[in-house]
Amino acid sequence: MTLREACGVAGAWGGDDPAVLVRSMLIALQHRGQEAAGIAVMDQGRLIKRVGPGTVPEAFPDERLPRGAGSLGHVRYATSGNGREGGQPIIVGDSDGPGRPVAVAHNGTLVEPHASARELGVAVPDELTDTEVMARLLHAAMADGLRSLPTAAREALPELVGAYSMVLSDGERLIGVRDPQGFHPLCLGKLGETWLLASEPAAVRAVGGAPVRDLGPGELLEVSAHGVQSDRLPGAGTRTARCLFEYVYFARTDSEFGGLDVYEARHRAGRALGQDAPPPGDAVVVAAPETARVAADGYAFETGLPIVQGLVRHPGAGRSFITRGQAAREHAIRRKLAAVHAAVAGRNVVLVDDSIVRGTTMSSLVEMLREAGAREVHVRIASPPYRWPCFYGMDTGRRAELLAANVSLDELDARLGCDSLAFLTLDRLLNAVGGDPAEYCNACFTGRYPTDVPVAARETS
Ligand SMILES: O=P(O)(O)OC[C@H]1O[C@H](OP(=O)(O)OP(=O)(O)O)[C@H](O)[C@@H]1O
Ligand SMILES: NC(=O)CC[C@H](N)C(=O)O
Ligand code: SF4
Ligand SMILES: [Mg+2]
Repeated sequence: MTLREACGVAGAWGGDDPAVLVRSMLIALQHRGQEAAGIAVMDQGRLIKRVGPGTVPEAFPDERLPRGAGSLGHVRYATSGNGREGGQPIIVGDSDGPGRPVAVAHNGTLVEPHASARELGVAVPDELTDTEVMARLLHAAMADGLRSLPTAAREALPELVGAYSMVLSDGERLIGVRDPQGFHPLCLGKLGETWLLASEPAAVRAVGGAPVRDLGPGELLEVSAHGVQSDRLPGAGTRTARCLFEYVYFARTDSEFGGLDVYEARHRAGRALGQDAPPPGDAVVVAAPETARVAADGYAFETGLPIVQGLVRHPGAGRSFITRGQAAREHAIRRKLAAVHAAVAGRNVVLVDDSIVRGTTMSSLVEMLREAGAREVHVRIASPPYRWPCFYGMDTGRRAELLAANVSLDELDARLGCDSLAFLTLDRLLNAVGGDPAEYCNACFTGRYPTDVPVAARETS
């Protein structure tokens, strides 16, 4: 299977050709969404948009993008509406009409945004996505140009519940903003005279820029011809809930958030797994490509076992979790991964993955390793069982889809067809990541949601 990730956003202001930098940063963020890609360019108060289905090269094959003072963009993994057709940025308002337009590129998911909008008296049809609702709210709060976009954002955003790391524009400025709980990351960077915003610092480095700092929870940062200005939304940081799953799966291994390296977190998690759940005898370690490679290295380091390339990944294949539809995810795994007979035949294998969500990946991999002649297959997972839907940016909205929510731990190994199975505990994972454990969202592992969530979340189907 493939998990759907959390979307990637990027923005650039200043310099020769900010849209080209945004395009390159989006390619560096492609692991966060593969369903659609889009860019908006700010040109003398106007917003010009290009959006298309698929990956960045599919959406912008010819690289010819309009020039302007600034640009923002998005790679989408939909948590709402239609993935390929609902590309962002979303633009509301007309560049040539009265007032100002607003462009929104959003990472995260809002919890019941239609209800919030209706309470504010803004009409929003049911079929709008969460991002479209937010764009309409922002546009309404700008009151036909009577209020600036930063003022409108300070007024409208605190009325919404959920996760948003976003880049916004009204054609004359670039804004980066994170929800007050700081679920998903957003980073500020600089390249010469150009200010950069990106979901991950690895994307800033990918264009030759230098990360400056993370935006804080609830920070609203404005970049314009008048320079850079930082402000805070009401309620900023009163209860921080950074997504723990960013460290497990979403983020690139070469990113860091809040000074904590994703690589170190994954390596430490693998080492802890090696201490808590060593193999039952002689074995070789095999990583489930791609994200689990570092955790598998940590496991092998701790146990002293050799790590072998027992599974290889087709170079062009993307992430399978973020593929839409169960049958498509299963095919994606068979197309993407293959077992290496020469590395595993006749051996006991410890197969390390970062997570089990729907269980699609693990069932296929155990089967492939057995087909390739592995004697025993012992599965080790570098995070706790994923049992609760995420309402903040991951497309796991129903408990019925989540393997560990529906099958007891005792039955799971039989279901996956492996000889033994062990997960990392939450305490060990938090310790591996570092920082204050109280400042993370861990709802998908514990069911303890940091916001109100729909009652259906508590149900098993
Ligand atoms: O239990 P599941 O529902 O299958 O989800 C978990 C799997 O999905 C992800 O891999 P993915 O193929 O998306 O990306 P990767 O290549 O970065 O590991 C994750 O790394 C796990 O391997
Ligand atoms: N994965 C995300 O961050 C999704 C953003 C937004 N909720 C959408 O559906 O497009
Ligand atoms: S529920 Fe899980 S995936 Fe969703 S924001 Fe919280 S930690 Fe991240
Ligand atoms: Mg994987």
